[in-house]
Amino acid sequence: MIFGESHGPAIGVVLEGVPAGLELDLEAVQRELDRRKPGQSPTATARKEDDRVEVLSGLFEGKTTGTPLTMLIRNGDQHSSDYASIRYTPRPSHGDYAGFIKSQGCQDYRGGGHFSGRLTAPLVAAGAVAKQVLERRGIRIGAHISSIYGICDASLEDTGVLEEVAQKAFPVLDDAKGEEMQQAILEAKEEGDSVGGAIECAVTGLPAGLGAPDFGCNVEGVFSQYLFSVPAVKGVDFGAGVAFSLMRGSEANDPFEVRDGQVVTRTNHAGGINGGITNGMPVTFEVTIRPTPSIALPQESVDLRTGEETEIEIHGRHDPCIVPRAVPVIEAAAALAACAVLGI
Ligand SMILES: Cc1cc2nc3c(=O)[nH]c(=O)nc-3n(C[C@H](O)[C@H](O)[C@H](O)COP(=O)(O)O)c2cc1C
Ligand SMILES: C=C(O[C@@H]1CC(C(=O)O)=C[C@@H](OP(=O)(O)O)[C@H]1O)C(=O)O
Repeated sequence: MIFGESHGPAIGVVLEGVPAGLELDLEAVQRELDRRKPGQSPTATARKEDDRVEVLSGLFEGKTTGTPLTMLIRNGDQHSSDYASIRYTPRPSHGDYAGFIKSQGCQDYRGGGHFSGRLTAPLVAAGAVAKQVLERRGIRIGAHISSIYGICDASLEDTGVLEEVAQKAFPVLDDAKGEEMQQAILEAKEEGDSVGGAIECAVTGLPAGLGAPDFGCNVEGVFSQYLFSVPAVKGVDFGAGVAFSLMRGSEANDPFEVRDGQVVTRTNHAGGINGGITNGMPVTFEVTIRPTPSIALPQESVDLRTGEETEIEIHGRHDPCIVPRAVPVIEAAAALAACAVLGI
């Protein structure tokens, strides 16, 4: 359960079901938060936050107790006056209007409130704990920016490189492509606009046989539920995903073979899932991330007090592209989904 608002005193998460006796590496949790934190690059929001994690419950003498683990992150750099002029004139495509209706006008509108991408900091903290649980079972998760505004990274041939990619300030496989992507972000920013893109992620080490074909246990369904909880994620596809529509069966099928005494598939177009059940190959998927809704260009809205159409100008310090900062967030959502699939 994630709590808090972008401009409130703090945000955080209460994580249930963490196994007792885990020697929690809080520095590793902090490293994950540092990968996501704002204010670190001209291609990101200028809001500066420390994003230091504080554990309030569920940890005793360095080990998890098995009771709810509460992690808190304080907010420190809110510019709430930036939002006063759009309190009743919702930003197109942010959560403002939907949140206004759901909360009957009582939502904290400052900085997007609970709908802000800032709430992905506690998600990353929770995912970092999940990653530690998974690592003990030999399960690893890595991701990279696969495209930004049509500029594509090299294709992922070997998931082993993703650990190294996680150390990069701009997490791509091909740094030259990364330069082009950053240029595209800065050009959009210069024009008061934003761009979107995609992130490819791989989960290795999940055993075959987890999940079920239907409803709540379908592995694609479980992963999707977590991934769509990340704001700005607008598409999730597994394995070859949308490219399946351009293939013949003979190209799309993954032939079986035996390697080191194990049944494996030569290709992994299915993304490690057949019939809603893991097949022992890496679970691979790509998420599509929309362009940031808050852009500096004037936009059309409606004054919810009068019902009149009006033009708005958005202030605030926004990410001109969400994709680079969302990479650790997608890994975190995948880690929580993997735990759910394993019944942890
Ligand atoms: C890491 C991260 C950072 C984000 N930064 C911004 C931002 O600076 N400005 C903005 O308008 N939206 C930003 N978003 C996206 C909005 O929070 C999101 O579009 C909004 O809540 C509506 O949700 P939806 O796009 O899923 O419909 C960010 C999302 C993430 C994951
Ligand atoms: C603070 C973060 O991102 C924020 C996400 C966000 C949004 O609308 O989603 C809007 C901006 O908020 P503000 O106008 O307060 O600067 C971003 O800075 C963060 O990711 O930690």
